[in-house]
Amino acid sequence: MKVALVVDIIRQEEKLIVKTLNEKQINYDIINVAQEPLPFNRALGRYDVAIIRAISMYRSLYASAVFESVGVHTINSMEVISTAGDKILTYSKLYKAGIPIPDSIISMSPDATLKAYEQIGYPLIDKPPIGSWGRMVSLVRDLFEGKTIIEHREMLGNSALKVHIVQEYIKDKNRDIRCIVMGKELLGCYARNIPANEWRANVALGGNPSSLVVDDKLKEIALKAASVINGEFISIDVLEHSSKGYVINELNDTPEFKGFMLATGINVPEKLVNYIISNFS
Ligand SMILES: Nc1ncnc2c1ncn2[C@@H]1O[C@H](COP(=O)(O)OP(=O)(O)OP(=O)(O)O)[C@@H](O)[C@H]1O
Ligand SMILES: [Mg+2]
Ligand SMILES: [Mg+2]
Repeated sequence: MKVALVVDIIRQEEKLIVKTLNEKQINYDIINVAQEPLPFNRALGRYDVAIIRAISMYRSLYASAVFESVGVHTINSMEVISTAGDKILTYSKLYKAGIPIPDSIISMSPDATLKAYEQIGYPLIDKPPIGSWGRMVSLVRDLFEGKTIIEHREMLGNSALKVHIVQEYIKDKNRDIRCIVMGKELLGCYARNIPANEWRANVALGGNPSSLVVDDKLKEIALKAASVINGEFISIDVLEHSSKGYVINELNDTPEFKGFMLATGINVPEKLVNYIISNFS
């Protein structure tokens, strides 16, 4: 079996995957798409599996497209990356499947966004459909703040960033929940506690990981959300709503798992490599 590890920037996660591939004596190449071009060429089909780990969503998406064209199994697939990489496309599939999401309105102009703010009511969350690490996820407390967000977004070059997901602010617990699914298995979940001077729980913003008892409802909603988008190795952000219970905030196709490993003690790269060995060798 031969594995391609597709990266752009090597984080601690990718270092751990490499370490595990070495320990398990798997034949692999690291392909840095920030440096190497990817040809549509049958020779690329020498790999059985490509683990797609680029930080940039478009690099991941296009790399999986090229690998899939020559029959390589990609984790995740281009279908999964294109859905999970865009929060509106994700919500579309979740909502259709009856999975609870935050009450959300999509608006595609400044005027439509002002109407969406009025309909949701303040305080509210406004975030673009693409992005990670909490960037541009905004807490809008009143009309003046909203107008500022709208103006700033209009100045950005990328059309997707001018689209707004306006949603209810779910703040009943001072935390959110992050779960990881691999194949059909829920690896686990942990809580990310919101640090002082923040309202977001991302580990990248100082969110503090702690362990969590996973009840049946959480397990069910996480597995269902992953399966609705056919996710093979994905992370799931869950918010706790006072009346609706668990609500899916988003899915991520290139899970970061430093915080998860710290809180759960579960060795994610080992699970990943074992999963690949048992399914693809
Ligand atoms: N509707 C909401 N209500 C309350 N908090 C929210 C809401 N949406 C986002 N947040 C907070 O902001 C954080 C970042 O938002 P979100 O997960 O949507 O963005 P992201 O940039 O894709 O994050 P990630 O780094 O997990 O990919 C969430 O983890 C949560 O703490
Ligand atoms: Mg995300
Ligand atoms: Mg998130």
